[in-house]
Amino acid sequence: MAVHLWVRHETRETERRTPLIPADARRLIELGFTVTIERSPQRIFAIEQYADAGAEIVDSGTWVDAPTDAYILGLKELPDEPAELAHRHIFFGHAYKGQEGAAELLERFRRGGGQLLDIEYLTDESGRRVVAFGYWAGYVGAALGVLQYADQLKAPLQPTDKNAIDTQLAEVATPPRTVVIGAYGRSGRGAVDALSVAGAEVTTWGIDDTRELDKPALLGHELLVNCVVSFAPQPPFVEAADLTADRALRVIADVTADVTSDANLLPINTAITTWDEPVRLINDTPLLEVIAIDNLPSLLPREASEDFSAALRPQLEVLETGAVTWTNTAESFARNI
Ligand SMILES: NC(=O)c1ccc[n+]([C@@H]2O[C@H](COP(=O)([O-])OP(=O)(O)OC[C@H]3O[C@@H](n4cnc5c(N)ncnc54)[C@H](O)[C@@H]3O)[C@@H](O)[C@H]2O)c1
Repeated sequence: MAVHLWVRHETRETERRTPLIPADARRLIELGFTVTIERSPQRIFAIEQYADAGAEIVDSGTWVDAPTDAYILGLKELPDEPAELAHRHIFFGHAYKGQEGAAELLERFRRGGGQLLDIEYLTDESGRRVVAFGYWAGYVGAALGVLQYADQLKAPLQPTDKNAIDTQLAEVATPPRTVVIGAYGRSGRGAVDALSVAGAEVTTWGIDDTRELDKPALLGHELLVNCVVSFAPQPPFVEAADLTADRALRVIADVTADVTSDANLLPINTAITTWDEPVRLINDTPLLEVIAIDNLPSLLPREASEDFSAALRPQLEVLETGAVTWTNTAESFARNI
């Protein structure tokens, strides 16, 4: 029987991204999938594009009555109702590390007999995540850092596109001397690309470059873009003693934004910043400001959706073939439920 994918409307009003773009919906339909798309007023792609691709179009939130064999596909949190989740859901559940609301979500799956196929746990044989939003997070995070350094960042932030960002970056007369830490990962590569559009001089540090941290070199840069994935506590990149030190560093763009974790490598900041107030003053003289927005890719909804869908679609093609990525995420659910 055809695999049935049901793409739900995202309940967060600021969430314009989608996990499946119309071109990838078309491709799956050509392969024999049944694709249902819920209407969603804020989604960056028009519903007509999905209809043209051959998808069935339904109203927002109707997934609750979808056939039980349908896979419900989304990005962010489910609405609070129904209390029992009977379907297989593919999305970011944030449910396995004791996060806020995690126990309640798992309980809903337990009661309904459904399954969470969490995209974060869709990993290959080596444990590496195969679908993530990193590149555009790094791109937009570094861009915000450059604009703040140049005193050209306007709040509140609004979803935009790459062309608009690139135009702003190209107008910065004196871009900051920048260090990108975690430069060879997904978000690090995005950051380096944005910085090259700005014409900034960039130092790229990977994991081998920070083992013995060269603090004077770090503080000699005007902008720091943090793109590392960190699981265990290690010596911080910037700490309290550095605030009053003689330094060039003025702006930190913390793409990692793991601000409440024990492994936060920027403990001078312990709270995220927002689209309304993207910048926090950490120290007055000498100046140090931080940007730590945790939903950066939502600021570039089209590019982020295209990139994400390009990585997810091949996985969806093997959804029912016993592929290791799906068995890995199913096992994560089984361990945590
Ligand atoms: N703010 C946001 O909106 C947003 C969006 C997406 C991802 N993220 C976060 O950004 C982080 C990076 O994500 P990614 O997809 O780029 O991950 P990734 O795994 O692709 O890259 C991380 C890189 O960091 C490097 N690294 C680890 N420890 C290091 C150290 N001590 N020094 C230097 N380099 C080190 C790794 O070698 C790797 O190359 C993650 O924590 C992720 O959750 C944030």
